[in-house]
Amino acid sequence: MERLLEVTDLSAGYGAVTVLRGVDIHLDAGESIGLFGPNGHGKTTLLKTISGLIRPTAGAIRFSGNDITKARPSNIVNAGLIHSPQGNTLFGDMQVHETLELASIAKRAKGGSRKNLKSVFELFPRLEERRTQKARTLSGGERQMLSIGCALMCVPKLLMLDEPTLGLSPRLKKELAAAVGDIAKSGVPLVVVEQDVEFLMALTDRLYMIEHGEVVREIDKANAPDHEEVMKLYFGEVSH
Ligand SMILES: Nc1ncnc2c1ncn2[C@@H]1O[C@H](COP(=O)(O)OP(=O)(O)OP(=O)(O)O)[C@@H](O)[C@H]1O
Repeated sequence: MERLLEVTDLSAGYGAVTVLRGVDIHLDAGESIGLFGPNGHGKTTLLKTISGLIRPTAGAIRFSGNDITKARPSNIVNAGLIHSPQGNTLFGDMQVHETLELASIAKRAKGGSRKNLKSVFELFPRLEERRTQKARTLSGGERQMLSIGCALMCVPKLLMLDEPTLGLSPRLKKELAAAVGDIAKSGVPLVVVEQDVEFLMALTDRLYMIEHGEVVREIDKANAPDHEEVMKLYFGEVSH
């Protein structure tokens, strides 16, 4: 099976602070993976390092057969590895359709913007209804949809989503999860960071638990933990 993403012995951090220590993860063609673990233990740092925003201090990253360890973020985007970051990274004064069109300036997206816009609006009808609304006036969930929409405008070969449902109400979380599920079903492999293991297990094929910047556990559907085990993973022994 072709290996789409291979991260080997990766270390990275911020200045003198090491966050990731010897991380090994991989994703085969046709599968999606999830990353979970406590807050502040390196999941976002891992996505940023894969997408070239942080230079690793050791290790290697291969995407679609090419070494991208030292590649520029723009070249990584053009290779089809697209990162939808955590939090609000949109331009507040830009309208929904302008924001999506701007995302099409990536070299690989040029030419297909009308078709891509149509599929983003099919996936997120709420965005089409608000096409001329400014990003800053959108709700948290709508902003999240717009952010994912921007990533889709770049026609990902692999899409990395950092906590797409962070801060959303249960109803919106369900709506967004269904849309992300549709993205996966359409054949786009995903790397999803989320705290919610059950949510991740429903959406992806395999999970890695990241703790203190290291992969401490790999989980697949066959050994998926139940709710109590998940609590133990996060908090140690659970007393009743
Ligand atoms: N720009 C930065 N400069 C210095 N330290 C940083 C920077 N960004 C993150 N860190 C630190 O790196 C560590 C890992 O953060 P990271 O955001 O990767 O964790 P995370 O697992 O994604 O957490 P969360 O689930 O809260 O998003 C934390 O201790 C954080 O404070």
